[in-house]
Amino acid sequence: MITGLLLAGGRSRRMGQDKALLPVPGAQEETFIEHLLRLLAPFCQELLLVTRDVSQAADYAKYMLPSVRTVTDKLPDTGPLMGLYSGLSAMTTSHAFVTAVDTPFLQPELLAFLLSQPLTDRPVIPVVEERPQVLTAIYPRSILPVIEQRLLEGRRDPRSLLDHCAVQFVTMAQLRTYDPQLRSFLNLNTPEELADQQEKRAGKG
Ligand SMILES: Nc1nc2c(ncn2[C@@H]2O[C@H](COP(=O)(O)OP(=O)(O)OP(=O)(O)O)[C@@H](O)[C@H]2O)c(=O)[nH]1
Repeated sequence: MITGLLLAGGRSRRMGQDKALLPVPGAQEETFIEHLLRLLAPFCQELLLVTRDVSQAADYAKYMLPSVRTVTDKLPDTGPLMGLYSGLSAMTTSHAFVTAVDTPFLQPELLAFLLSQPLTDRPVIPVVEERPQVLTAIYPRSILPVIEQRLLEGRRDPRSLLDHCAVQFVTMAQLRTYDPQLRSFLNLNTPEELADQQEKRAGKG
């Protein structure tokens, strides 16, 4: 049993407009948030959207699927680590697949592969170019006390967990089998990155 956690509580400062509501390059009718929720739904027994506060949750209400529950951060504006904490605290399953609202190219084949890994007390973290992809990963609920400690230290990034728990890493070679271009890990933070992807998608007709 797995919960899908979609973290959407950021401020999109670099993008200059809400990343969740951008149209997916190559699928202009669908926003990032709609696309990711639709993609996650068949894989997850429970689906939670983690927003920073009730006002943001209300902004997203019309993009929700009936099966999605919206939760809010225990403390807003404290980063993705708080989003992870709030989502894991609210879910009813033992493990969650976590993804970010600014990674619209998550590939279902890669997601299925990650979800086929044994679920233990160790997070399952893909590694791309030696960088752990902590926002496209699986976390056990049992990691909550470790997160709590990091939050108390003022940490905001889930990477801060990695020195404090055993991890099951997934190698780039394994990932490439299911997503040859590793597009699942491409996050769009700036208007330039978005325009670049729009151009590439348009080029594909
Ligand atoms: N729930 C929750 N999610 C967050 C928070 N901060 C960032 N996120 C999400 O984490 C992912 C990565 O966020 P970032 O790109 O680091 O930050 P951002 O605030 O979205 O963008 P910038 O303002 O440009 O840094 C996105 O899906 C964000 O929506 C937070 O405080 N709470």
